[in-house]
Amino acid sequence: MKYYSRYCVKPGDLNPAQRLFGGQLLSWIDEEAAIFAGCQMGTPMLVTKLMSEINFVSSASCGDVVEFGFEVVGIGQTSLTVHCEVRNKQTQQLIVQVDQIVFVALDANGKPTPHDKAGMSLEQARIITQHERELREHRLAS
Ligand SMILES: CCCCCCCCCCCCCCCC(=O)SCCNC(=O)CCNC(=O)[C@H](O)C(C)(C)COP(=O)(O)OP(=O)(O)OC[C@H]1O[C@@H](n2cnc3c(N)ncnc32)[C@H](O)[C@@H]1OP(=O)(O)O
Repeated sequence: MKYYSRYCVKPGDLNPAQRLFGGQLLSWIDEEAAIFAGCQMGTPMLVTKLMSEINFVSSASCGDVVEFGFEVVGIGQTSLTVHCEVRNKQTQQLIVQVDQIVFVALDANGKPTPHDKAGMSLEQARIITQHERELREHRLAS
């Protein structure tokens, strides 16, 4: 699992029990996971189709830094499935786990459409993503 963005929990993110509000965390997850999936699928035109079981394992408090881990666990023709874990950056303690988040790529008419990784195995997609990353880094460095 690779960890991407980080957020610092602030007073406005808390629930009445002074813990990170679950709805706020889910909103961050949806946006971060959509960006991750959009990069994999090669399009910003995507929607969240499904979020599977969400397990709030532990809580976060004001001042904690939380970080978001994502991994592609399923590739379809128009959909891509992502597993997500959010942990406390300082303690590495797991905060929430979302088993599967399914994103669907849409065409200009809002209909499901094949994405860049359609039909690939997880291993093929991993190799291509790594290659794309290296090309991008090479471009930025030159
Ligand atoms: C260039 C790079 C830049 C990247 C930079 C990215 C930036 C990106 C920033 C975005 C940041 C904000 C992102 C916010 C994301 C929202 O907030 S989205 C808003 C909430 N979601 C919605 O409004 C979606 C509403 N639902 C729908 O519109 C329709 O259900 C959908 C999604 C179009 C699907 O329609 P449908 O009739 O079910 O379509 P169907 O052809 O049957 O299925 C399509 C695919 O979904 C799968 N599917 C359908 N139902 C299910 C199910 N229950 N379970 C699992 N899979 C299912 C199917 O298997 C199929 O997959 P494939 O087999 O083709 O792979």
